[in-house]
Amino acid sequence: MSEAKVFTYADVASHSGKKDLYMVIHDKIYDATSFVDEHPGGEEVLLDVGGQDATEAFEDVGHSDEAREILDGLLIGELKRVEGDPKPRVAAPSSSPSSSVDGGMGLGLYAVILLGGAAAFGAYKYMQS
Ligand code: HEM
Repeated sequence: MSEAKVFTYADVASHSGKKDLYMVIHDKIYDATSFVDEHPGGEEVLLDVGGQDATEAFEDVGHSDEAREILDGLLIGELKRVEGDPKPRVAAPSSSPSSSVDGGMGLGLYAVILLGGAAAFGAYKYMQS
């Protein structure tokens, strides 16, 4: 495989059309252009997240291992976050089909995500000073 290329969020955001479709999943960049027409979940959902962080959308669906293998094949690089970038998308509670039994766990997860975000922000500020 060729060397992983590094993209900023802004680079990815400029590839959001059907004929030129990048997305971020778990801080890796995927070129979904060739896959749009083949996606079993339809092209619309992919176009929706084109040029954006699709981590949550992808994970919400509970994609199979096969889907993850396809994803591997679309990998073109890694995301380099710079200040001012949107944070990785965090659960806007969506109509997920599995009614989750949400005791404690959900809150803990939010706390971890929030703390992680705060730590990252702090690190940026620290590095700037
Ligand atoms: C490039 C990234 C993606 C790849 C490679 C991919 C691949 C696949 C594959 C192979 C399936 C068939 C079921 C399975 O194997 O799990 C599938 C189903 C599905 N995908 Fe994706 N997917 C991607 C991104 C997304 C995104 C961002 C969404 C946003 C919501 C999405 C929504 C769905 C839905 C709703 C289904 C279910 C379709 C059905 O069963 O009728 N996918 N995807």
